[in-house]
Amino acid sequence: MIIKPYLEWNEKQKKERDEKQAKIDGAAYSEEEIKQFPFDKKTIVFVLGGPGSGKGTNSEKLVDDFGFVHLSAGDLLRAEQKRPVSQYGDLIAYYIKEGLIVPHEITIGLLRNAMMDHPESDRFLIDGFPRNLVQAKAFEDTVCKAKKVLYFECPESVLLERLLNRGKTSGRSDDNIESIKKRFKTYFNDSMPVITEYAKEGKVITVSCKGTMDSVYKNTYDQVEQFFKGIGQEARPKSQ
Ligand SMILES: Nc1ncnc2c1ncn2[C@@H]1O[C@H](COP(=O)(O)OP(=O)(O)O)[C@@H](O)[C@H]1O
Ligand SMILES: O=c1ccn([C@@H]2O[C@H](COP(=O)(O)OP(=O)(O)O)[C@@H](O)[C@H]2O)c(=O)[nH]1
Repeated sequence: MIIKPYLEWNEKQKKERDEKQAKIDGAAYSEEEIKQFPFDKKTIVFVLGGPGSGKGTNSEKLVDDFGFVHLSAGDLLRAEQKRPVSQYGDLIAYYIKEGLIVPHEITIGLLRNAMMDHPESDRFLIDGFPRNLVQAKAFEDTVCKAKKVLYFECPESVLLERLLNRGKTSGRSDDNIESIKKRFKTYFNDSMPVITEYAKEGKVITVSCKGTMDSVYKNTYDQVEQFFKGIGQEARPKSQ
C-alpha cells in the first residue's frame, strides 16, 4: 500500500515542524517531560539585590565552592534576544533598555528549560529573579518554591557607581544613566516587595555589598555554608 509510507512521512514532517515551533516558542521540552522533571527535589536559591549589587560576581564564586548551576535570568533573556529565530527578540530588547520587567511567561519558560538542561544537578542559583511579586507567585505555582533567598543589600549611590563603571566595558544596552534611573525605579517599586515578602517567611539571607570583593564573598560563603549545614549538607568545592 502506498498510503502507509505517505502517512509516516507526513507524521515525520509534522513532528519536525512541531519541534521547530517549540524551539521558536522557547519551549524546548514537551509537556510530559516538564511534568516528569523533579523540580521540587532541587535546592533552589534566588539571588536578589539592586542592579550592580554583586549578584553575578558572587554567584560565579558559589558555583565553584558549592556545585551550584548558576542561571542568570538577565543572561538568559539577553541570549534569547540574540537568537535569530526568537519571536521575543525585539520585545526583550525594549524591556531591558527601558528597565522594565519582561512578561514572566517568557522568563519562567527560559529558566525552566535551563534547569532541565542540567538534570544531573541538584543545586541551582537563580540570579536576578523574581523581580516582582507576580513573577514570584507564578514561579512557585508552575515550577517550585525556592529554599532560600540570598539578598545583596546595597545603597543606591554604590549601585550607581558600579553600574557606570561596568558600563565602560559591559557593552550592555542598559548600563547607561538613562536606563539605570529606570531600573532603580523598577527595583524599588517592584522588586523590593519580593524581598520583604520572603523575609516574612524567614527565607532571606542578607549580605552587605559593602567591602572588598573578597570580604563580601567571605560573608556570602559563610552564610551559604551555614544554610547547607542546617539541611545536613556540605560545601562541594570543584577542586575536590
Ligand atoms: N565588592 C565589590 N566591590 C567593588 N566592585 C564590585 C564588588 N562586587 C562586584 N563589583 C563590581 O560591580 C559591578 C556589578 O557587579 P555584578 O556582579 O555584575 O552585579 P549584578 O549581577 O548584581 O548586576 C561589576 O563591575 C563588578 O565587578
Ligand atoms: O527576571 C528578570 C530578570 C531580568 N529582566 C530584565 O533584564 C534586565 C537586566 O537584568 P540583570 O539581572 O541581568 O541585571 P541587573 O539589572 O540586576 O544588573 C532587567 O533590568 C530587566 O529588564 C527581566 O525582565 N526579568
